[in-house]
Amino acid sequence: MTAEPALDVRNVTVHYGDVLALDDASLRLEWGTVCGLIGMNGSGKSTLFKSIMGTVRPDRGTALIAGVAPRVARRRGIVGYVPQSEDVDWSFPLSVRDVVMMGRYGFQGFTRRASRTDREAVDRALERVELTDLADRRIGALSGGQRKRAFVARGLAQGARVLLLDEPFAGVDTPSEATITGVLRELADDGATILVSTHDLGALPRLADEAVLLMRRVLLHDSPDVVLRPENLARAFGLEAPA
Ligand SMILES: Nc1ncnc2c1ncn2[C@@H]1O[C@H](COP(=O)(O)OP(=O)(O)OP(=O)(O)O)[C@@H](O)[C@H]1O
Repeated sequence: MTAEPALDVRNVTVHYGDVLALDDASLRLEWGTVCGLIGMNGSGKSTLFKSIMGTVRPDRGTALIAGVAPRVARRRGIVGYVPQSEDVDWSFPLSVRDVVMMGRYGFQGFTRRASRTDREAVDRALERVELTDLADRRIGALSGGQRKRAFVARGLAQGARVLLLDEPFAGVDTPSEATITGVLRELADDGATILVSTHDLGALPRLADEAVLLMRRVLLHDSPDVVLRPENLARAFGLEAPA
């Protein structure tokens, strides 16, 4: 852990051609917190994640993870990312264990030979997300919730101190959601910082310590209770607040 904040996004603006996806978005997260990211479709949530990961380059602004640039944070394994399901090629012939082992690549040098420590870290991560029994199955042959858990396990095996999850609960059943929520809470209690986008507003108080309303920029960053007030949700979802 460093004295720097876990995440420091400053004035990030991103265009895709003519589309303004993020407009001067700023967000600072301290260590040891779960932050829920809320916003309507197209509000820029995935773009914010990609800017933090450095896979989308902002027109303006910067994102720092533990005080370092995204590329450096990725190389050092500080940051882990669970992408939206649509962004993953599920036909890729990898087992669940292979996917989780990818979290250890940064420890393996060029040979990619897994050490005993690597294998133990993978086993522990699989156990924590309750996928031990499915470890040798192809990733594409898992259910949506199991796939999400496999990607969470990859972040665990990596030992990422900042974890970004893009809609990990979409199409996920209640037991899988509870498993993922439990793991994220444990990680945060252990000092890691989690930014997680979700459309499941009802689950927010259980999941998150703080929440952010995004509409191309950060409209509000406060406790889940405050963010979930109807007048605040109305701003983020472009609706009139009930009288
Ligand atoms: N590769 C791209 N090329 C062009 N426009 C894009 C691209 N990716 C995203 N956009 C546009 O940028 C805006 C923000 O998209 P983004 O995917 O970040 O939103 P989101 O909040 O994650 O949405 P959702 O809740 O639907 O996943 C949208 O208007 C979207 O259509």
